[in-house]
Amino acid sequence: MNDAIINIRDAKIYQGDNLILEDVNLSVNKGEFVYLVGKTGTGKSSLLKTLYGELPLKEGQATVAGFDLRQLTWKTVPFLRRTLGVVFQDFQLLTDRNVNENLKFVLKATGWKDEKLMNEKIADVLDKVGLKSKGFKMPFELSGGEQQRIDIARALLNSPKLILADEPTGNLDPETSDEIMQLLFHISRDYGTAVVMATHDYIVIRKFPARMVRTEKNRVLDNASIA
Ligand SMILES: Nc1ncnc2c1ncn2[C@@H]1O[C@H](COP(=O)(O)OP(=O)(O)OP(=O)(O)O)[C@@H](O)[C@H]1O
Repeated sequence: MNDAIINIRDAKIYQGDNLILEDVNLSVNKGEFVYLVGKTGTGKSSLLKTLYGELPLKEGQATVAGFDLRQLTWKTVPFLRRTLGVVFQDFQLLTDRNVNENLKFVLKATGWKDEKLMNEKIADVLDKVGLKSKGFKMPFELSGGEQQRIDIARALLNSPKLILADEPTGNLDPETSDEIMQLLFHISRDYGTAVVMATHDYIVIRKFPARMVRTEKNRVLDNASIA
């Protein structure tokens, strides 16, 4: 399984003592785009949280970007997070500083020190999300779609091999959703970044078809179709 960026075998996922998912077997290849669908409360976010080390994996085996989730400690979780990009529906920029400063804040928090390299990286990710000219804008000067692009730019800062996105189009109008989806597909296709995206939005899935994984009745069903 050399091409797998995620490999989960016989895992059980809990929230506290509550079993949320069992018999979880899932493999995602490098550069692959995968939708995670399923009714509300069936465990999509719990699965994503397990993948980025927020929920501990207590049973079964799983590797993410080469990290063994059973071996994670508070010391190694930050290293796992640095190899991932995480995108949320309701991500908030720091309101007291502009886009460049927001992105620099994240870089510094993840160990970057050289000003020139940081500025180059910020220009690079803003270019990738089509917002090259917006670095000096304050968050309140950005539309919802632009804020979501900045969130994707933030996720790209550490050149992730995998992006985990939890309903990234949830608050957006259809046209802006399409733009965000085009951007995520472009990142996946052109930079070889795998994307796992939880969504309820079947309109988006129909327009941008990809492999679908469904959470249902405490199980994860692979290659699901739109019911
Ligand atoms: N922090 C928590 N503590 C305890 N139980 C939780 C916690 N977060 C979620 N749960 C429970 O875990 C189950 C799965 O929730 P989860 O958020 O993973 O589902 P989801 O499929 O992502 O839902 P949605 O589509 O509404 O985001 C639910 O029964 C929920 O009540």
